[in-house]
Parts: sequence; structure tokens; C-alpha cells
Amino acid sequence: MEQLTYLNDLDEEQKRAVLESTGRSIVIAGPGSGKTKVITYKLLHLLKTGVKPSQILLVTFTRAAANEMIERARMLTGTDLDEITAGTFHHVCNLLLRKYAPKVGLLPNFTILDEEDSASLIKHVRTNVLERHGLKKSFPTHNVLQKIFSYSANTMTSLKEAILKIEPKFAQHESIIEEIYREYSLEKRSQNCVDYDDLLTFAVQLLESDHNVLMKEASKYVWVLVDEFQDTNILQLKLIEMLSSVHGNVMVVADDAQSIYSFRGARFENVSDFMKVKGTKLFKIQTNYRSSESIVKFINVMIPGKAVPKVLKSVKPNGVKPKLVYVSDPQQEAVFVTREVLKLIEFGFEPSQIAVLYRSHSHSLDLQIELAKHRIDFRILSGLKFTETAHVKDVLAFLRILQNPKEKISWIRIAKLFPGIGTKTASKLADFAAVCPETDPVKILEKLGEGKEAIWQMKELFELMQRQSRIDAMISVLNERFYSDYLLNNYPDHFERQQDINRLMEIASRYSSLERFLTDLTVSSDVNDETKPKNVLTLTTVHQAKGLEWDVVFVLSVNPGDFPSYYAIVDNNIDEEERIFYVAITRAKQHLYIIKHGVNRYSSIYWLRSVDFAQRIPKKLVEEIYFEG
Ligand SMILES: Nc1ncnc2c1ncn2[C@@H]1O[C@H](COP(=O)(O)OP(=O)(O)OP(=O)(O)O)[C@@H](O)[C@H]1O
Repeated sequence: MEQLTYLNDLDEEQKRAVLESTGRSIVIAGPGSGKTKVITYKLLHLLKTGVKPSQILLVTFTRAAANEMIERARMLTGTDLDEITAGTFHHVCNLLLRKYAPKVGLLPNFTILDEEDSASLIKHVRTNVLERHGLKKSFPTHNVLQKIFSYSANTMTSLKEAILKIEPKFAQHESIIEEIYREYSLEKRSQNCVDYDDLLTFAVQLLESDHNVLMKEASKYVWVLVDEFQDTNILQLKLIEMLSSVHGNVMVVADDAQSIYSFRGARFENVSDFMKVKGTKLFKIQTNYRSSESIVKFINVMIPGKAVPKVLKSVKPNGVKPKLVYVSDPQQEAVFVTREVLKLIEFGFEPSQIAVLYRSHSHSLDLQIELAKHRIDFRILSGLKFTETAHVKDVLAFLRILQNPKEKISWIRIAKLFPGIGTKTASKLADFAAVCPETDPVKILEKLGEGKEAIWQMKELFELMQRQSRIDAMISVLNERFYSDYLLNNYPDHFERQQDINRLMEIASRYSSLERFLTDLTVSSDVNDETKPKNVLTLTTVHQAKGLEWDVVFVLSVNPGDFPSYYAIVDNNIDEEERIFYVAITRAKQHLYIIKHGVNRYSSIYWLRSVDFAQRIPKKLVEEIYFEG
């Protein structure tokens, strides 16, 4: 046993989960109990006991999480771990589909549409279909259609069911919605591109329909490790089951009480379904290393109704009781939080260690105004990601065309950057490129043979880019010859945007394959320009706060209709709201404030009172404060 000293960092429950999880296991973890540690040490233990890196599949919620775990294991083993297959489900599916693209009707150089690109394509198809039917008003927008299509894909339900779930009032349009869906699918196919949902759907289809491929892929993975299992959907569950079907060694880690993505198709029931399979071992890790004892006591009584029972133990004694604060209205709420924040800062807390959490962004508007009045700087999580900004997308569109010249969305995007080209001409150019037999953008533009100056300029740019062997050099010539001027002429904040393009070049310099670079930027979040760690207060929805922690946490507007949300209440989805509330309160290390105001925007609906979270709080566990400004 002396050779197991590397596990001494773990507590007894964690150690058992690592050592005894042979075959099929589920680790049910409490918040702040060291899920990351368990998976990292499992990985380490496997490597130390002779499992080869190439025999391991590690699936995490973000690519960054996988990289972090692997880096830690690499340091502890001193071995090169490049051969581990690791990353998000989208990443894993992408790898699989690149290998077997023709089997699902794709060419191996397919490109991936991000959410915005997919919405643009749906918009384009929607316009055509509606025109054909002479329809205009009261039809779902492309964004609603995207939600419906995505929900249907991720839950493997019919479009009809998805419509009833997302926007029942559009049920009358079912046949037109289906027509748009069919055309959207055909468009993607003819342009050799896929959206995020297709990555999962096609990978499952591939493994389900081709036994040889399934056997080959599943034989490779002697071990499958999955983090954040509570947020998986039905397709992801199928992938886990199939890829672990040959060796039967699979460990999933879940905090079922923190499953909060059902609106995206995550299936809370995956946890119980996984546990139900005969022979599955269950481990619990229940020591909370994050919060003070007073907060842990509170967390224990607020555990969501349907969660696997668990009692968290705390290691940080005592601490102050959470505060339940009553204010008269949202303005008073803002005044209270601002005063308290000022006091805490004066007391020595770093602003970056304080966060304000809410169910929906609109609940923070009064607070934003109040903070600005007091010149308190803050950041709001969930702004646009680096790769979602217009300027980064413009540059990427040029590269995407170099990779896959059939992709219409990118042609439309770049064409419109040139003077004299509007939406109509851009669409014509894209249509031409999609059907043109040429596979080189320069040749496509030559074939187009239009005398327009812009087309000539575009052709010249592609020629120059193609002459570069490095991706950062491609971006650099594009920038020097065209894009930096475009930024200067079109954006007052061109300087900041230029900085982003420079950062994009920096990232590109680490890649030798264009396909890999584009895929990483589209399917993983590790290369996104994370908000720089500034020492300011954080404002965020609970969903964006998942996995994070602060010394001080305020939870705003815990009123029926606000939190829990009105839509969840009428949809009878209170369970999920309980879990979202649980995620919120488990982010706090030392101080927790739950705020409730007297304004009930939905007071006419008397039964909303039955879902008042503040009323469920045992008063002996909190300090009650009546704030009157
Ligand atoms: N055995 C241990 N001894 C001491 N500290 C530990 C131990 N295990 C985990 N920790 C610490 O506990 C903290 C919480 O761990 P981690 O962030 O992995 O929690 P988590 O389970 O992912 O939480 P959540 O899902 O609520 O975000 C980390 O700072 C981690 O280093």
C-alpha cells in the first residue's frame, strides 16, 4: 500500500471513491466537496496502476477543466499525457466525426456553425419558406425556432413536443416549422457544415448504426471518466454508455442537486437512470471545504426535494449566520446591497471576493444604477464571449472559407464587409459558392467573373492568405491589407477591437492546423479571452455562477415570480428552481445574504405564495434583518 501515498491528499470518502470505483460507478458529490480532486486523482491512480493515456476518455463541462485536470496529473506522474482523449462532449464528437465523416454524409473538412451562425442560417431559410407561403406575422422568430430545434435534438423528442415545451402558442404552425427544419438540415448538408447539436446527434447515429465503428472506438477506451454528469442530456448519456460498453469501466461524478440546465435538454433523471443499472457502485463525497459551518447548516436544510439525500459536513467551524433581509422594493434592495458592499470593502474584503447573484439580469438593473451612483466598479459575467464578437467573427469567417468554401454564412459575412455589397449580392455570391464545383475560394471568385472591385479585392486577399503557411500570418496579412482599415472606418472603439485581433493572432500562433484552430475556437471555451481578473464586484445570474465561489454572496429578489421564476412556476418546474437556489447559496464561503422585497409583481396570483423560498427558511438558522433605508 506504500505506493499509494499519492492519495494522501484525499479524505476518506474521496479515497474510497478513487480506489473502489472499478467497473461502473457514480460519485454523488456535495457542493464544494472536491469533485475536481476526485476525478484528477482517479486519473492519476489509473496512470499509476498501468492504464495507458490512450486508453482513457475524460469528458468535462469545459475544455479548460479537462486541461487543468490533465496538467495536474501530468505534474504528479511526470508522464506525457497528450494521448488522453479529453474535453467536452462536443469536442469528443467532433474528433469522432472527423474520422468517420463520410459515414454520416459529411466531408472530413466540414465546418461547425456556432449558435449565431446557426441562427443566421435559420433566419435565411425562414424568410424563404415564409415568402413561399405568403406568411408574415405572428410566426416564431429565428431565435425561437433555434431553441425549438435544439431542444428537440438534445431531448430526442419530436418537433411537436419541443414546440409545446418552448412556445406552445406556435403549435398551429407545426407543419411550417417542420418545413423550415427540413430545409435548414438540407442547407447544412449541402454546405458541408454542422451545428453544435448535430455533433452530438451524428455521433450517436454513427455509433448506433455501425457496429464495427462502435466496437473499434469503445475498445480503445479502457476507462471513461465523466465530470458534471448531472448536466448531461439523453444523447450524452447514450454516448457514455456506448463508449464504455466494451470494457465496462466508467466513473461519472455528479452533484444531482446542482442540475440546472433542463431548458437546454439536460436530464436530471440521467443520475437515477445511471444508478439503476445493476452492478453500479455508489459513492458519496460529503465534506464541504468551501463554506463556514453556519452556511453549511443552512445548505443542508435547503437541499432540493428530489435530490439524492446527503448531509454535508463542514471543516470551517462556526462563522456568521446567513442573513435573511426584508426590503420594501427593488430600489431599497439596491440601496441595501450598495451600503453593505461599501461596509464590507471598508472592513477589508476585496471587491473581487463579493458577488451578487440573481435569477435573471433584469433583477439587477436598480442595483447597477445605485452602484454607478456610488462609483463602485463591477463586472457582469456572461457578456459576449471573445469568439462571439463581430470583429473576431469577421476574421474567422475568412479562415472558415479557406477551410470549407461551401459555407454560405461565412461568405455572406465577409462579402458584406466590402463597399458596394449588400445583403442581396452577398447572398447571391454565397449561393454561387455553395454549388460551385471549385474547392478553392480564389477559383470560385474567378468563376464568378464579376467586374466588381470588391470581388477582385476579396480574391486578392484570399490569394495572399493562401500563400502563408502559418495561421497567424494569414490573419496578419488580412489585417494589414484590409481589416484594420475596416475597423478604423466602422467602429469608434476600433482600438480595443484591434487588440482582440492581435490576441487572436497570438492564439493562432500556437496552432499548425487550421481545422484544429477553428474547431477549438468553436467548440471549446479554453481559448476564449476570459474576463481579466479585475478587483471588482461581480454581478451574475446564478447559471453563470456555477462552479465559482466568493467570500460574500448576495442573492437578490427571492420573491415568488422572480426567484423562483414566474415561468417555472406556471410550467410546474419548481424542482429545477430549488436546484438553482441551491447553486446560489452554495457559492458563499463566509457571508451569505438572501434578500426578499415586498413588491410582488405577481401578487394577483395567490397560489404563487406557496412557492416562497424565503418562507421555507428555518428562522433559527438565519439572522433576520428588516431594512428600512
Ligand atoms: N481533501 C481535501 N482537503 C482539503 N481541501 C479540499 C479537499 N478536497 C477538496 N478540497 C478543496 O475544496 C474546495 C472545493 O473543491 P471543488 O472546487 O473541487 O468543489 P466542487 O465539488 O467542484 O464544488 P461545486 O460543484 O460546488 O462548485 C477547493 O478549494 C479544493 O481544493
